[in-house]
Amino acid sequence: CVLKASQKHRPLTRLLEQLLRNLEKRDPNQFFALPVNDNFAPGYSTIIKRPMDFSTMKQKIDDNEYKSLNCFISDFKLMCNNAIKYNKPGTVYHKAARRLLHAGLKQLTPQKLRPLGNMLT
Ligand SMILES: COc1ccc(C(=O)NC2CCC2)cc1-c1cc(C(C)=O)n2cccnc12
Repeated sequence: CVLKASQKHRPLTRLLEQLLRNLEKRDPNQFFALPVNDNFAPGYSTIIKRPMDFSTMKQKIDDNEYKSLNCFISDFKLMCNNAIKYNKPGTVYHKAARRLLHAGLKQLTPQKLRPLGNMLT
């Protein structure tokens, strides 16, 4: 079938979808899969001004909201830092966020990204 212009697989879209899948693998408990719910995290929406989660990032990819790789990486860092800020050190969420941030940024270094093609330049 003929792809409409809106469905054309843009290189950046393909790259971000691939990176997102790799980042999600680092969240086996799916603590970051969906928006944090105030019912499970008392006061969350008053403490965290800009919530972020993997499902929101996926939607932003599909809506072509990311104009660059750096915007995508900023949302990933925001998501992890929200959890580091809200959850006390020593909690399962604080530890999971530190681990995810560290592992995720290692996947997003130029050395790791260069093989994915010069679409980043
Ligand atoms: C989408 O968010 C979630 C989804 C599921 C779970 C979950 O399964 N928690 C079980 C582990 C002990 C209960 C936790 C969370 C969760 C993430 C977070 C984050 C990311 O801060 N959080 C903070 C306080 C309480 N719950 C959570």
